[in-house]
Amino acid sequence: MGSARITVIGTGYVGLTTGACLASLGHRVTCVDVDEVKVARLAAGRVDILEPGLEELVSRGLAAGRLSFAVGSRGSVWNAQAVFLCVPTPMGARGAADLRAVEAVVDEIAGTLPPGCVVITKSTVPVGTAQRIRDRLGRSDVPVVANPEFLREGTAVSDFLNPDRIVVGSDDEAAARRVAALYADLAAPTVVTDAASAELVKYAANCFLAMKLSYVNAMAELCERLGADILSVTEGMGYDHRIGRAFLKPGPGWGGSCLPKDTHALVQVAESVGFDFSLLSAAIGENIAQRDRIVAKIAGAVGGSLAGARIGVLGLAFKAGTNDLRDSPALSVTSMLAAHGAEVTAYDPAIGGDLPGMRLVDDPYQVAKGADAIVVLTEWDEFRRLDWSYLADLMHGDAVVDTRNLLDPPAILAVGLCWLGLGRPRVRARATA
Ligand SMILES: NC(=O)c1ccc[n+]([C@@H]2O[C@H](COP(=O)([O-])OP(=O)(O)OC[C@H]3O[C@@H](n4cnc5c(N)ncnc54)[C@H](O)[C@@H]3O)[C@@H](O)[C@H]2O)c1
Ligand SMILES: O=c1ccn([C@@H]2O[C@H](COP(=O)(O)OP(=O)(O)O[C@H]3O[C@H](CO)[C@@H](O)[C@H](O)[C@H]3O)[C@@H](O)[C@H]2O)c(=O)[nH]1
Repeated sequence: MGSARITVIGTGYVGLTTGACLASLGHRVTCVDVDEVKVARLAAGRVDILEPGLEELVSRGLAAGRLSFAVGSRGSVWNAQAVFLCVPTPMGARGAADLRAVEAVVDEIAGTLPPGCVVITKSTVPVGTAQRIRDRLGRSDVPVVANPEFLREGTAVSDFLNPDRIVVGSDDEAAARRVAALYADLAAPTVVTDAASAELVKYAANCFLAMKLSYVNAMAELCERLGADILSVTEGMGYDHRIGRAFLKPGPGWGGSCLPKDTHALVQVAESVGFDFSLLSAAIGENIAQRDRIVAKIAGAVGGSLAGARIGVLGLAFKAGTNDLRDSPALSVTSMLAAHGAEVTAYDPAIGGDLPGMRLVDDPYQVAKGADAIVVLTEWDEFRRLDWSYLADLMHGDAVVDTRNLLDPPAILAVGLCWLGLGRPRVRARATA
């Protein structure tokens, strides 16, 4: 399409990244949201999510006149050549994707879209949604293309600009190729297919990643019971190019705004066509069990009972590099700790304010004061560089439960603390001194 006139609807992680990046590729982009405060802040170049490079890209787009922000979809699509839908598709009833935001936007823009404009689903939507949008639009002159997004939070801009692949699917192949052309400068491998297959690629990829993580978390548990070391096991697995090294780190469970909802949604989609996707259901069950095992491990570290125990938590975000708390395993763990009667004090470098069931502090050393155990729940690099000797002095107990295998066990041992990782041999100062 060369330089195209594009409207992006929804300015969250996906919409804002899409808008700012497409503007950086030379397109003229209007980003639309229902949230007036957000739109006003964005129009002033202020980005509230933690995404490296995004604020700079927004500022550059605004300064170049290639990026603008608006409230309300209808007035922003009348001269668009392409409209990207980037609104939320959260988990709805019984785990299925809730498409109400997508439908609301479609209803709003149906009468205003110019002939030939392409409507593109970038939100994660179940198979059949492109067809349903076509029916709902009731416009034979407006093709619909599924173009799922694969960016990760915390690396959104670089993932968007350096994609592993671009997937476009439509029953109108020419329209799919027009959408692919918007990304021509990225020179990425491109899969051009039908709409249903494109929609399913997104779920297939996220659910595969979730199953890989459930498998590695279960393997870590097995390592503990068998006396093996998950670091060596995953190193040995990862050299096999058919397996790969990525996504092999055990943790407190996989979370975030996508993997949990997308796994549930695919189970529901499978059920709707009479297929019991028990493999995927088991991965979801394993992810719940992992959080329970982490809580049991913390209880064990403080003598068996969490009632009245003081637990210092390092990290609340669902992974390092983001301030997103949606479906964070850390929050599940802290709320279970509180429910068992523990007093939780938590610190996360990207999160402030008040959260239920804990005292949130703005200094990592405060979590250690009088703590029976310190628990690392998010893999922020800065936790490695804390003065662990000082933390040990502040603590009442001696347990460090490292659910990300982030810390250097000998360094923890050296300051007289006991280190418990996941799937790794326990390191206890007093026993080895
Ligand atoms: N977050 C990710 O890493 C990621 C990656 C790939 C795909 N996705 C998918 O992309 C979609 C969006 O996810 P997100 O994380 O960007 O969501 P988000 O919650 O960060 O942002 C969604 C935005 O849409 C706006 N919005 C809601 N209803 C609207 C309407 N009717 N009109 C205009 N704006 C509206 C909201 O105000 C919000 O700003 C979801 O389907 C998600 O599964 C997310
Ligand atoms: O080795 C690993 C890798 C990840 N995780 C956890 O897995 C979860 C998901 O991580 P990640 O996939 O990096 O987060 P998202 O930003 O949610 O990205 C996923 O979800 C997005 C939304 O659909 C997709 O676009 C991305 O491709 C997909 O990776 C987090 O809780 C991580 O802590 C681990 O425990 N161990």
